[in-house]
Amino acid sequence: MDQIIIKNIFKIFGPDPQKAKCLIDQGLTKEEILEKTGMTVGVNNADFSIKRGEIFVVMGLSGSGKSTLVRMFNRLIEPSTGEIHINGQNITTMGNKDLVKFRLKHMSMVFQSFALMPHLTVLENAAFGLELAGEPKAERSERTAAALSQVGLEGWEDQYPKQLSGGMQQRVGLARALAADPDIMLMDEAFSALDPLIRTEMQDELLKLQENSDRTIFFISHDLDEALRIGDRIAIMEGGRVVQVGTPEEILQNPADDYVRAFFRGVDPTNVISAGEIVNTHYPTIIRTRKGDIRSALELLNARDFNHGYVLNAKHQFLGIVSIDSLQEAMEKGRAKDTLETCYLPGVKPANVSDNMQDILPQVASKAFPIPVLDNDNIFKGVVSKNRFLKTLHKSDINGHNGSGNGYEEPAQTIQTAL
Ligand SMILES: Nc1ncnc2c1ncn2[C@@H]1O[C@H](COP(=O)(O)OP(=O)(O)OP(=O)(O)O)[C@@H](O)[C@H]1O
Repeated sequence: MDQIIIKNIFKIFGPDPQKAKCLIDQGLTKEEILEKTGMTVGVNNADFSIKRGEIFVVMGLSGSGKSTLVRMFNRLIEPSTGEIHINGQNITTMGNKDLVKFRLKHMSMVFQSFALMPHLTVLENAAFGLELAGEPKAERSERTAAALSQVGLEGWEDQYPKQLSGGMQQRVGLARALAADPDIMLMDEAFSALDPLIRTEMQDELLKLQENSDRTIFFISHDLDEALRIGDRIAIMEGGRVVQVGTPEEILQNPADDYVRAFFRGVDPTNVISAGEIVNTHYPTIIRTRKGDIRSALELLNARDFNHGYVLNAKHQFLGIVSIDSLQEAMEKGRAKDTLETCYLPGVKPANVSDNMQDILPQVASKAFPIPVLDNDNIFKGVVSKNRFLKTLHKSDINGHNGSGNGYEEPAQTIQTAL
């Protein structure tokens, strides 16, 4: 469900936004408008939505409008025109009193600079937002202590900022935002000042916090690795415009223009494409175990002319892979009526839908059959093969876009046969 809806938002810095808007409509660039009028186009017609619970990353070169955009969400910067709806409320028309209340209840912001007060302890710094919100002392201490523990700072409550490393200070900033338990967190280059190792650690922390939460995070970053690592979706900004919004995979496989392409140049796609993204749901011979015996499985595979079958239980959970050879060997030993488990091929490690291809490629490349792909409940979602992966790299031809006659070497047919 969309939590933040941004409708035709413009921000022009200067005395006559309407005039600048007319020039935009006439096709003038940001630079031309600046030269002609002295006004700066901060954000140019941003129009997109953010779903509840997602980490939405905004990237773009310096000056492309990221900070201006995020500051319009809580109206630290007033939009020139357009609307922003958050939780179904139009915040662009909200009166000041309501806006302050809305911010305190729903939004927290984390900046690059830690903005900690040197004379306050870690606990007092982290509790600062709650104090502003007028929370009673006992409650704010409790909530702040819980937030500090969430970011790994338990035991540091009584220290002062100068006694903490940069990474720890940023954690205090994060705890301050978390303590307010906002449904939206706005993070402007929040990790940029941290050294690479700590930065990765903080990204992990954020992903972990997000696992059990439907908080929405709007995250501005300069760093592509960071965006790919944490972003459910990414928006790319250029000269005030949002030029593309999509999942990392979508953008990588189908960049909107050369600017976006240049951003992603040098990214290893195996790092970004997940097994779930390219899983082939149409290929495998699925063998149900309900009445499955070795003879009938062999007959099925022979009839379909497949060498391998994927054995599932009634809940569609994956149990093992059998091959014509493994079944035939069992038949020769006179076990035709036995159940299939003795025929499962050894050493098969199913992929999870979220595994990235880089990690599972060695296995995918080394097996004679496509690798099963499962969700977190072991439900069988389909298979990935090396061919499938290579085709995806060469052309954006993934599930949902493939249609029929897609040219996969694997036969595109579904056989769901209960034995
Ligand atoms: N208060 C202001 N007055 C005039 N122009 C401004 C103001 N704030 C921002 N701008 C201009 O708006 C444009 C967008 O700036 P913004 O800070 O949003 O970019 P950014 O993408 O966040 O950049 P960075 O990555 O360097 O923080 C820039 O051209 C900037 O010069």
